[in-house]
Amino acid sequence: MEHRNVIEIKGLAKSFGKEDLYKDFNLNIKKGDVHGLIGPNGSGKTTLLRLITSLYQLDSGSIKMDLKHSMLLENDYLYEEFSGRKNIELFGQYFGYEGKKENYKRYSDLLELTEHLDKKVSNYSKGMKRKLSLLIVVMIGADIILLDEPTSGVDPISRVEIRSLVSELKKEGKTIIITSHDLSEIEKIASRVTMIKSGNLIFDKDVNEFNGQTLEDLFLEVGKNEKKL
Ligand SMILES: Nc1ncnc2c1ncn2[C@@H]1O[C@H](COP(=O)(O)OP(=O)(O)OP(=O)(O)O)[C@@H](O)[C@H]1O
Repeated sequence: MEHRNVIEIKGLAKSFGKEDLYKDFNLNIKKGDVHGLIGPNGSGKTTLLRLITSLYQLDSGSIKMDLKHSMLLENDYLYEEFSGRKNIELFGQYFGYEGKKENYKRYSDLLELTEHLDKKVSNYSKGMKRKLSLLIVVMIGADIILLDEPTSGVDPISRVEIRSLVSELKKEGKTIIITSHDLSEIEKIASRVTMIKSGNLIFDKDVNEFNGQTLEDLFLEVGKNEKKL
């Protein structure tokens, strides 16, 4: 399988006021990977996704991305007064995809959302809103899909559905970058995992390099090593 880099981050620096978050940060994302991004609160995961997608400007360094991308933001931005189906159509006009039933049914079935598409979004649960946002992001049809906390506030059944959608996208050859605080979730879904802390790269490993260690072991090891310094 082709395994070239589809994103190359070199010498990235980004500060907010006096806070230097990223200093000379380097990372590659390979085609076809489900690449998990983990790290404690405030470590820079969302900022990194925003830098990759140009929502934030870099101070210095470079980010090269050679394919079209779409991104699920941390919060849902939906038209609450309209149905799910109408949302799909409206975003379809905005993003230039066809909001036709046959195009989204396969994905909405995987998310168990199809039967709810005629309900008003204001009546949706948090998990259903998350899944509708995800469906819209997937419909854009980009080769690189960035998912910022797709399962936050989502119940276990919907988490399984979201995971099956991600597996399906991987099978279709998409590259997925996913952030989550749920380490077991990342373990189930990711082919590669990067941990960052205060803008520093702690590790960047393929899941088969874990040598039997869980992500929780690796995460806690980082904390212990820091205490020794
Ligand atoms: N627009 C901004 N203005 C000022 N500071 C910011 C801005 N965006 C991010 N930061 C700072 O950058 C740091 C990293 O934040 P970021 O949201 O990227 O972390 P995160 O790893 O996604 O955290 P969480 O797990 O809590 O979502 C934080 O200290 C945050 O305050």
